[in-house]
Amino acid sequence: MLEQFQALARTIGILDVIDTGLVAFFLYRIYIMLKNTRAAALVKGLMVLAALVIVSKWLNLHVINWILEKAMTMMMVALPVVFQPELRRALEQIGRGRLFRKRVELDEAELNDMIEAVANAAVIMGQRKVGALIVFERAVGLEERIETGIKIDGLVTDSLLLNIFEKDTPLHDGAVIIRGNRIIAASCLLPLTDARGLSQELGTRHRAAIGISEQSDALVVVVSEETGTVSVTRNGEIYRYLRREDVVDMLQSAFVGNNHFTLKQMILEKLDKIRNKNEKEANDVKQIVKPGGKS
Ligand SMILES: Nc1ncnc2c1ncn2[C@@H]1O[C@H](COP(=O)(O)OP(=O)(O)OP(=O)(O)O)[C@@H](O)[C@H]1O
Repeated sequence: MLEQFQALARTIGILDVIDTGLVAFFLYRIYIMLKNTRAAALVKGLMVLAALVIVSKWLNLHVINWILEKAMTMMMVALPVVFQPELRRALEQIGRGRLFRKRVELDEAELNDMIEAVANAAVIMGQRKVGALIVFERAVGLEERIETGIKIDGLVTDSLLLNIFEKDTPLHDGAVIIRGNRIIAASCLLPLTDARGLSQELGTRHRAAIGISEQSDALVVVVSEETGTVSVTRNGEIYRYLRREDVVDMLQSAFVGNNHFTLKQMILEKLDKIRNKNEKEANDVKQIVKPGGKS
């Protein structure tokens, strides 16, 4: 047995190790990209179908095997059409993501200043009913979106954000894009989501926030001009009726790297705590509203 292992080990060259390592890395990246997306359910479905094909072949169930094989082929053809947004996002991540882009690293103080500034500005704009769309670029580069706006490159401060989104000023329409702790551009145009079943209250500003969070890993803070409510979108989901501390928590959990802890879990836990303390307060912060209108 040991000899067999030794013989096997002798046949493994450095190129085999690199080859296997690269495949493992790409499979891992694909897993990370698909996690928490609609495509994850489909991949599971495909795996079940593949298992059924193998079992039916093994049992010599020719008709069932023929039908399942045809179904697999059909699904393979339908995949790129149905999952165009996810595939686009995956390709963007590969092409413009971590692999090739130097990330802006902020120290803790810079990060906290930036988060505080955005949360302050969002709350003030909410109170004044000033609409705002603030996009945080993360691993996926948003160069294409930045090009649709006006370049700024200024340190993120609450006053600068308030100034940009002030009604009837030249830059207030569209989105601000933040990279690191700098506002890179304002007046940027974002893709609108085509998700159905969104609340009637959510117009194009909120659709744009959901859209960019579907097509990239960006996190977006939105302030409604109509109601003054502050929301955050991430991974195609919208979290509404947020208070200042919720925005701070969400941004910290996204940027400080508590990635094992999803936003949804964080909000649910927060809601539970509040509910235990004060039932009435919990009703005021019913925070999670998914695009399907489920809460
Ligand atoms: N594709 C887009 N990209 C960036 N900003 C957009 C986009 N579409 C709309 N907006 C912004 O949203 C504003 C219009 O918001 P609208 O009232 O339609 O949406 P809403 O979701 O109902 O927001 P609010 O609650 O603030 O009224 C535009 O003036 C513009 O600033």
